[in-house]
Amino acid sequence: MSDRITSWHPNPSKPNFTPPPGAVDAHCHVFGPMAQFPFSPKAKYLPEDAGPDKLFALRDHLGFSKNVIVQASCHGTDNSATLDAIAKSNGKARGVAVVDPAISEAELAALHDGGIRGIRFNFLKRLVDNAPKDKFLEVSKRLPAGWHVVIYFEADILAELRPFMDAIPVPLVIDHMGRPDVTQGPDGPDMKAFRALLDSRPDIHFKPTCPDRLDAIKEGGKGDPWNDFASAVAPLVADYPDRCIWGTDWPHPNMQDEVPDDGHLVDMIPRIAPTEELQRKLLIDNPERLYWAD
Ligand SMILES: O=C(O)/C=C(\CC(=O)C(=O)O)C(=O)O
Repeated sequence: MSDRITSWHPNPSKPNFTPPPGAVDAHCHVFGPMAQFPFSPKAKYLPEDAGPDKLFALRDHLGFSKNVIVQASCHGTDNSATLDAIAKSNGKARGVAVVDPAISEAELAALHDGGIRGIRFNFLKRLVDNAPKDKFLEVSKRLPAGWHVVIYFEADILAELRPFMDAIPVPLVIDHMGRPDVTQGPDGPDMKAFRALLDSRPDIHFKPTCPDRLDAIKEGGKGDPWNDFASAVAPLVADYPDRCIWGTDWPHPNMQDEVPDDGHLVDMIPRIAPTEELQRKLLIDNPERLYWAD
């Protein structure tokens, strides 16, 4: 019996919503294949293989044109699997790496050549052992031109992280809005604190993503069709239309107990971005500006 987890739907439905031509799935991962790209010895989860062939087949099934592949914590700071998937995408993928803060200029340049356009700081204690803010800040000051920093944290440490985020000299992209409690609604304390962060700098972007995580039954939410998520998030997209990018989060790390249907995730898009203009900004303009500026 394999102790490796499968956290993605075997047969996702076809969404009712058709993404516009050029739409970007701007938050997804690849896992392995492990035989070629072993997982980190520090990995907090051991997934089954979910390689570029499956990712690109899902992209086509859902009607997207491009992917931004975000290094998953199970691969640590070895970005080989992410780089391999980008290389196999025929120019249809870019990426976000996780690096050792001591990384050299030459190694950063090589990542840029491999399609990387940002680095990720993960502050979830269930995913990483440590997150040295001082070392993260140092490397954020010497990134290749045009890069940004992706940050993943939970709402209860947003205030603590503010001075750190304020000091980062490049644009920020906040994964899953910093995981607000969507049952609080659009005007709850978590969303208010997140809006204050967005209002503090014009170069902070966010991903209105992961209803399956933020409105999960096991997290106290109501589950698919994630109505609390839609109610809490739509006003945020409406108020910050030039600052948001969207993603499936496939293969949905750690969601093996409540696996989302990717077709249903895509059908959340018109509920949080109800006009063609908002959908174009969310799915094309904003991710193109961050990941395909060159
Ligand atoms: O996939 C996500 O965005 C969320 C994750 C996994 C993750 O970030 C990682 O493994 O790097 C999570 O909450 O477990």
